[in-house]
Amino acid sequence: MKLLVTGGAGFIGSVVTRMLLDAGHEVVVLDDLRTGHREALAPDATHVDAPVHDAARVLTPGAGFDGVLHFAALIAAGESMTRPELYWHTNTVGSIALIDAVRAAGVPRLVFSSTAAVYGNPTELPIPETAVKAPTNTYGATKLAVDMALTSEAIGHNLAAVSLRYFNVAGAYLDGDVALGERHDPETHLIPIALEVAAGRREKLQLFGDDYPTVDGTCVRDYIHVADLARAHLLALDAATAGQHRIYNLGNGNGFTNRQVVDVVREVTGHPVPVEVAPRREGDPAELVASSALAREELGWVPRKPTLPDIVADAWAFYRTHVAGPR
Ligand SMILES: NC(=O)c1ccc[n+]([C@@H]2O[C@H](COP(=O)([O-])OP(=O)(O)OC[C@H]3O[C@@H](n4cnc5c(N)ncnc54)[C@H](O)[C@@H]3O)[C@@H](O)[C@H]2O)c1
Ligand SMILES: O=c1ccn([C@@H]2O[C@H](COP(=O)(O)OP(=O)(O)O[C@H]3O[C@H](CO)[C@H](O)[C@H](O)[C@H]3O)[C@@H](O)[C@H]2O)c(=O)[nH]1
Repeated sequence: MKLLVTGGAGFIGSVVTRMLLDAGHEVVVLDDLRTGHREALAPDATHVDAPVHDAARVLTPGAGFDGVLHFAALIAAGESMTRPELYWHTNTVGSIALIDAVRAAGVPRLVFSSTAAVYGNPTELPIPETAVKAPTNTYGATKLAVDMALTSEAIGHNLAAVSLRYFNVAGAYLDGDVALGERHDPETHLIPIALEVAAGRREKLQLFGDDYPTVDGTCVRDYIHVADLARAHLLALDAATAGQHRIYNLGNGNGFTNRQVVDVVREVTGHPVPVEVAPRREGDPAELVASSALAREELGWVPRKPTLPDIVADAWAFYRTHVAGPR
């Protein structure tokens, strides 16, 4: 297939691009590098340096695209509470412009990076796709709006749409000379920050809140390896069906508190990770754990690295070789 990948210079989009190319697809990456990295661009993909709002420049009716995988977005849930307009414009307005371009060009399928953040504080655990959607942060709201637009687009214009609702993505893709991992700047995610502390490059980890209604008072999240997540995209492309909007949660179904994650980082790295308790971060749901039964059943998705120590070990290997640099 000829595919457009938006956000292909980012953490997850770069891994999916690599797998699509290795599976024999032709890939064009649309990414303006606002948070991505030039080094993460696949040398055998074509890169267009433009914002997703300008997708129509690439998705012309004669260009012959078979599908779009849409990763480009701003992703920091905490920042989305203080700069909401940036998130609505980038994530929602940008996605609507992309969907307009997909329709105008007659592209048959679109796979979208949605998020566990659409659920807010869940009323059932593990969370199925049918659970109540009540985002507690603007980031989740901007993604839920796109999910709803995709449902309309599938019904109204026969698009084959798939939303993949990722839980917390971590780890790295390491295969021969290829190393693709997490390097957000500034980094906001728990595991890479804990690794920075373990490596002695940050003094301590701030734990945002220890008074949540969980076993040790810190938030619970469900971590998924980026390579397992990436494989689900290839399955989703095959499963996409005209006129349907399919939605799948992707996680391992195991919840870890933030303190438990830090313990795993200490074990895997063999280094101390000093922590200090800080105030809650605005918009954080207490507990997010996925039911991915539907993805397993309908997509045949089976994670290969479901355990947290394996996920952290790959993130650590990438951190040491590609992020830390000489001390
Ligand atoms: N990382 C997670 O744990 C997680 C969890 C759930 C959902 N997601 C979703 O997965 C997707 C990818 O996340 P990631 O962690 O790889 O993020 P990332 O920041 O590493 O990658 C995003 C990429 O999109 C590009 N980009 C952003 N806005 C753009 C725009 N308007 N036009 C063109 N390019 C743009 C950036 O330059 C970057 O290369 C996002 O949509 C995110 O919301 C991520
Ligand atoms: O320095 C830190 C960083 C994070 N946390 C805590 O660690 C947990 C996980 O936070 P992350 O920022 O790593 O991840 P989020 O759960 O906030 O969000 C991530 O997963 C979501 C889906 O669950 C979204 O899709 C989003 O893109 C992605 O950032 C939260 O309780 C957060 O408060 C800390 O205590 N200290």
